[in-house]
Amino acid sequence: MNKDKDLNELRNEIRTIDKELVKLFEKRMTLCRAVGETKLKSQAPVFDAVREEENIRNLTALIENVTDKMYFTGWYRSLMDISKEIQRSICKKQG
Ligand SMILES: O=C(O)C(=O)C[C@]1(C(=O)O)C=C[C@@H](O)C=C1
Repeated sequence: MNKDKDLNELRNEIRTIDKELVKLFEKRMTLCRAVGETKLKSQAPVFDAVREEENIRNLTALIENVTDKMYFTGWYRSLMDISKEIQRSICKKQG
C-alpha cells in the first residue's frame, strides 16, 4: 500500500508540473503568433536557423544531465517546429 501511495504522490507531482507546462506552452504560442504577425508585416522568413541553433546551445548549456540534454534538444526542436507551423499559417493569410 505504501508503494501505491508513493506512486500517487509522484503522479501528483508530475500533474502539477504538467499544468505549469500547459500554461507556459500557451504563453509561448501566444508570443510565437505575435512574432508571426511581425514577420508577416516585415516579410521576414519564418525559419531562422541561426536563432534556433543559438536557442538550443544556450538552453542545453543550462542542463547538467547528458541524457536530459539530448531529450531536451528533441523536445525543444518539436516546440520550434510547432511555432513555425503556426507562423506559416499566419504568413500565408496574405499570401
Ligand atoms: O525567434 C523567432 O524568430 C521565432 O519565431 C521563435 C522561434 C522559436 O520557436 O523559438 C520560431 C521559429 C524560428 O525559426 C526561430 C525561433
